[in-house]
Amino acid sequence: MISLSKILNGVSIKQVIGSMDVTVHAVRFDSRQVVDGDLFVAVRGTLTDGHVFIDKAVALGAKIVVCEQLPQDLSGHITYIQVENAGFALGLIAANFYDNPSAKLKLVGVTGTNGKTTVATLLYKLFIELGFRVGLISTVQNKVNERVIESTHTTPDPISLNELLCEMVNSGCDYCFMEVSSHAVAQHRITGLSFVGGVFTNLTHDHLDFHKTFDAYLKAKKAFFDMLPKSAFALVNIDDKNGSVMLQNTDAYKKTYGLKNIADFKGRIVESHFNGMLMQIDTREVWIRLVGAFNAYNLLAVYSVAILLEQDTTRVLTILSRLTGAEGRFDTLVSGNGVIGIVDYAHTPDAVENVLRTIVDLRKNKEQIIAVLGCGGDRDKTKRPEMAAVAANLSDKVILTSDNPRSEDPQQIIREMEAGIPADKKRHVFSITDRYEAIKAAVHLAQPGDIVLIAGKGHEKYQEVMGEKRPFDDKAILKDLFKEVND
Ligand SMILES: CC(=O)N[C@H]1[C@@H](OP(=O)(O)OP(=O)(O)OC[C@H]2O[C@@H](n3ccc(=O)[nH]c3=O)[C@H](O)[C@@H]2O)O[C@H](CO)[C@@H](O)[C@@H]1O[C@H](C)C(=O)N[C@@H](C)C(=O)N[C@H](CCC(=O)O)C(=O)O
Ligand SMILES: Nc1ncnc2c1ncn2[C@@H]1O[C@H](COP(=O)(O)OP(=O)(O)OP(=O)(O)O)[C@@H](O)[C@H]1O
Ligand SMILES: N[C@H](CCC[C@H](N)C(=O)O)C(=O)O
Ligand SMILES: [Mg+2]
Repeated sequence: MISLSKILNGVSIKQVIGSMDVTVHAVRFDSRQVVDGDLFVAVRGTLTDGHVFIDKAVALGAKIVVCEQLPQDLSGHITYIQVENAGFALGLIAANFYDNPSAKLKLVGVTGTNGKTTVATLLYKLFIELGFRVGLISTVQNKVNERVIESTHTTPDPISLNELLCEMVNSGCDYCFMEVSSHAVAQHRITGLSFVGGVFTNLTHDHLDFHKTFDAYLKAKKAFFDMLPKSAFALVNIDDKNGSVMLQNTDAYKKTYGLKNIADFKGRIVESHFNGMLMQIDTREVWIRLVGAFNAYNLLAVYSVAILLEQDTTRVLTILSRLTGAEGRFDTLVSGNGVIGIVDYAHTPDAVENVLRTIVDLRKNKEQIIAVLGCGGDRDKTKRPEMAAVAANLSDKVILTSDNPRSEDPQQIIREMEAGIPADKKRHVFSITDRYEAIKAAVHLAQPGDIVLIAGKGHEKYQEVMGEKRPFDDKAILKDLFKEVND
């Protein structure tokens, strides 16, 4: 239990109606979870407006209501706090409720269209190996040191987020590495957190269903750097054309990394192979177990953060050379007859292009590249034709299929992908709605030495159809099909 005045610390209040002399049992932003004695924050969302549920929250026992607009009928025994922006207030309230856990460890946030999970996960693994107790908040999983906590979002809502950080503090974590999605910045999920550093990986096409324009998407990412304090570092990929934009208005101290441009942390790929690459980082050479130029960027970002957090260069490089990436990212499997299967989470045009270019560059002769991919339902529709076009241009055969159709008609999603296929590539592109059948067809089409890329779902263990998550695991399916083909 915590006093109302303590929980409102930092919140800009327009008006208070009722007593301030009350204590708070729990903070809720979903009326369905309210129980007696709770504080309910009414947030305007994308589907509905929390203000509609104020009466319901009060009926369920909420004693304090934080809102932007006061309800017409006020209950005498309730305290109403009117604020300018309830989402913003919720961020601060959640942090205060858990006694600002982010300030009690070193929190580093990673943002960008692609590479967040990879960078945050590698940082987590590196700092564990360096001997620290570490937390991780990511798309694949959250971790409180060794304990795994299931992840539902890339960046959780402010209450779950501060609760997680609080658990990390209680279990003695020194560091936490977290992904900061653009949704999280725009919806104030990270408001009220104290970061010691922020990392920007890159910015390409994604999430326009939510942000509407690329400029709004860029501004959401930039707002993360704008909130960093002077004591934090702002580390950006300077080879990305928006890297320097992220630094324009930040108070944090500015650091850059890159493979092409002059940077504070400079890397170079010396050799590339299917099982790893030799990189030069600053003046040192290091073999790493990740594949592809995009992963050279990720690794350089990880190295740079470690040095900015004052870790020893030699120890960092020694550990980095042993680390493997995040689950379902360029995950390679070879069949008994020599077909190379790659499961990857590429779900943007840029990611599909990066992964396929890596494969094109690494194949020895003219082995076929067969790509299987779909696009998520109820998400950015404009990336559908682009992803299909990139896949058709860089693969020998493409099988378009389903990837979490959610509430949409899977065949309609595939039709929207088909619209992006250039006329001269159409005869190499097939559409098979059932993802299992699509993967099976790719495996049957492949000859020894060929490469089958299964993109878009990576670590996901489900296919989401009409609100139902049905078990589905690309890697397990590929493994079984590889066995079948060889038997
Ligand atoms: C589009 C989006 O980001 N939605 C998130 C948002 O919900 P919302 O704005 O749609 O909320 P809403 O349904 O309109 O409701 C408005 C308010 O009314 C409340 N409410 C609603 C109904 C009711 O009966 N009572 C009630 O009080 C809701 O709790 C909410 O506070 O806020 C919720 C709480 O934080 C999130 O769970 C929810 O994530 C949805 C499920 C989602 O799918 N989000 C994805 C797109 C997402 O967040 N992705 C990013 C990036 C992914 C990546 O690139 O890696 C992520 O960080 O995961
Ligand atoms: N630095 C990078 N630049 C471009 N593409 C990348 C980069 N790193 C990874 N990718 C591609 O993007 C995919 C997703 O990578 P990762 O999960 O690390 O990104 P993310 O930013 O966490 O994605 P999400 O927004 O879905 O959480 C990978 O499977 C790979 O295809
Ligand atoms: N986390 C990302 C990627 C999901 C990838 C794909 N499997 C899909 O369901 O669209 C998102 O919410 O956009
Ligand atoms: Mg992620």
